[in-house]
Amino acid sequence: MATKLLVFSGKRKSGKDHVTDLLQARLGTKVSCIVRLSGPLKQQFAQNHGLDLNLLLGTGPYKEQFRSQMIQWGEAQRRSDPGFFCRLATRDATQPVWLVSDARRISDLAWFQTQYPAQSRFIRVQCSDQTRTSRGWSFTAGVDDAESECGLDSGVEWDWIISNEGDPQDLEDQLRPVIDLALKAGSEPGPNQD
Ligand SMILES: Nc1ncnc2c1ncn2[C@@H]1O[C@H](COP(=O)(O)OP(=O)(O)OP(=O)(O)O)[C@@H](O)[C@H]1O
Ligand SMILES: C[C@@](O)(CCOP(=O)(O)O)CC(=O)O
Repeated sequence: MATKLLVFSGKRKSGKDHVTDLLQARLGTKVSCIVRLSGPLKQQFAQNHGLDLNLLLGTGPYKEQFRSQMIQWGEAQRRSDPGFFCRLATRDATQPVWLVSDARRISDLAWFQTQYPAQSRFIRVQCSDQTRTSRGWSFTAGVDDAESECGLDSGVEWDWIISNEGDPQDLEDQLRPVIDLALKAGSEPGPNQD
């Protein structure tokens, strides 16, 4: 049972993986684990289509060829069960702090809010389109204007909004309160109601 859930969201190439990797490096793997909602989705999709799961999970261009198909397949699953991937992705998480790297939809946030109301905090990672472009992003119709990328653009009260333009010290400073909260949660004996 988690004592704290840090649920991250952000557009493609905003740096969600970078930020959650950095947090895990600070917190350590005993205290924290990274939960990717897209993990079980990619695993099943790779199996169904004979694809390279490691490349689908990585940060390179491979996964982009299949993104649109994966979105459609995932949305079909979510239509019959909105919590499907949240449940699967968190199934084996045993550390006290969960770093959920990729919430994309209101239904994702609602699931964590319902299951772990006291423990969940919601964090938006953002940067300019120019910075995203420098990291390999280019606009793709049907992806960048669809729910997968825009579902959390408005109507969410974020606990923190992190601006990730690439300055390491600036990022570190912004993450300080998040790290402090997670370290405090990680040193607590059990679930709390903070
Ligand atoms: N603050 C940063 N400093 C240096 N490199 C960064 C920073 N943030 C992100 N990057 C790099 O930019 C690229 C995209 O970042 P990342 O994979 O974390 O984004 P993402 O939001 O998870 O994207 P996607 O949704 O496409 O998986 C990666 O190569 C990552 O290492
Ligand atoms: C198919 C999908 O899970 C891909 C996510 O890939 P990534 O987090 O950008 O590496 C996006 C979605 O579920 O809408």
